[in-house]
Amino acid sequence: MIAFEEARARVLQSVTPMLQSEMVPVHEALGRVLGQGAVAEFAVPNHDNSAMDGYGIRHADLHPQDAVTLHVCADLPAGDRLSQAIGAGQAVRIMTGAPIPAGVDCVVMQEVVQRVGDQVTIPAGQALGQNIRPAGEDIAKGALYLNKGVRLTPAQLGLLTSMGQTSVAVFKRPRVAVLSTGNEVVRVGNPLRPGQVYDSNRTTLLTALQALGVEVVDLGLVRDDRAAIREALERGASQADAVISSGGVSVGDYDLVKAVLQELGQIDFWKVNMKPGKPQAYGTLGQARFFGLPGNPVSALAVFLLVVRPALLKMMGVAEYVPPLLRLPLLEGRLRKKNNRVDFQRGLIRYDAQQPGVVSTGGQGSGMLSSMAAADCFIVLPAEAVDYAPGELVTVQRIDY
Ligand SMILES: Nc1nc2c(c(=O)[nH]1)N[C@H]1C(S)=C(S)[C@@H](COP(=O)(O)OP(=O)(O)OC[C@H]3O[C@@H](n4cnc5c(N)ncnc54)[C@H](O)[C@@H]3O)O[C@H]1N2
Ligand code: MOO
Repeated sequence: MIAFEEARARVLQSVTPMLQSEMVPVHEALGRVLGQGAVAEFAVPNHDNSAMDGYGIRHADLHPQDAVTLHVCADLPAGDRLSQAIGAGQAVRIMTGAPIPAGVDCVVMQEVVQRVGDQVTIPAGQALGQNIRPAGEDIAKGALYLNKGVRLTPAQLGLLTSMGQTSVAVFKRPRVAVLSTGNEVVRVGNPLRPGQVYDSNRTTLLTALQALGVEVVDLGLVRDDRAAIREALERGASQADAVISSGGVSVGDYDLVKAVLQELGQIDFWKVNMKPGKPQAYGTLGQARFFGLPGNPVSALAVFLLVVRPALLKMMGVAEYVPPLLRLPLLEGRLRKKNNRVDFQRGLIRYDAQQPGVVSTGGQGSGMLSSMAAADCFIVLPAEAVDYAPGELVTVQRIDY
């Protein structure tokens, strides 16, 4: 049995990022991973421009104590530019976003001036440079504005568009194959006889992979039969970069996944000091990585989120693949455990209390998918014995699909 941290470190150490990139249209790149840093070909904004609707003036025309009246010599909507400089005693009507004409070094918002005909009266007390957004204040020409290895968000795709990009270099996506095992497991849509369960693991795993943005291969539901499991693992290994199974990794008479993996590939470890997820088989099947998740529905999804997902993120080329931890106060109930396994309890972050914090979602059995469905985080209880009372800080990892 190895510690959770060691298991995850061993898995992460053994996977390598995708090497090849491909160009895809920016509007199809949501969730894809940037294959090379994006460098600005021009500055943003590309001109000094007005931050307000108002009047562009020369600061030297102002009087220290008294208002001054200037002549409005031009009208400048956003998108237009003024070819000539403004001279002494002149002002220009200017809209938000319009380029600052030569000579203007101060913009006065229209609410504080008085306009009569082509005269505008400006009160004292305007600062040099006020309401002018300088060229390059957002992004300088030549700056690296997005780092390689980010998983592209709508804001980042908007940023690429604002920089004139129509397509973007992203890493190729790993292919990941999924199968469920178990004679008692039934494909949904069929009647359920006593002792049977519907195949929820394939749904959670396939959709979690879909949310991650990898290419998914569905190997279906396989009986607890050596030949059938062997055939499915071989099929997966020949098509995919990673193969994920659920069930059959414990010590029961029909737990055959480990045995088949041993025949076809190599087992690195199969017991981890964590709860849920003590039995889990990790290894290689030819070129593919193999993750044998436990059958219990909470255990399967928890191990996926805690161990497999960071590994797949690394394979996808994501730079920050280890999730951050938070410290939040426990808001209600006691959380206590003996000295045994690291316990990833299912919790909910609450923002509505006077102080933000975390609560347990209730029943913590490895078969209780409802408390996982209600959760948005894991409350991480360390391997040693703990007894947390309300108000104490606990370690939290947000569940991020
Ligand atoms: N003697 C021991 N027994 C068990 C141990 C142990 O250390 N010694 N560990 C327990 C723990 S912890 C877990 S977790 C499970 C893992 O067992 P398996 O991976 O072999 O899973 P199965 O036995 O096949 O199934 C467990 C449970 O999950 C249900 N299941 C399986 N597949 C699905 C699916 N696709 N969708 C929904 N539910 C599924 C299955 O019906 C069982 O109820 O072993 C413990 N036992
Ligand atoms: O380790 Mo098992 O995953 O608790 O139910």
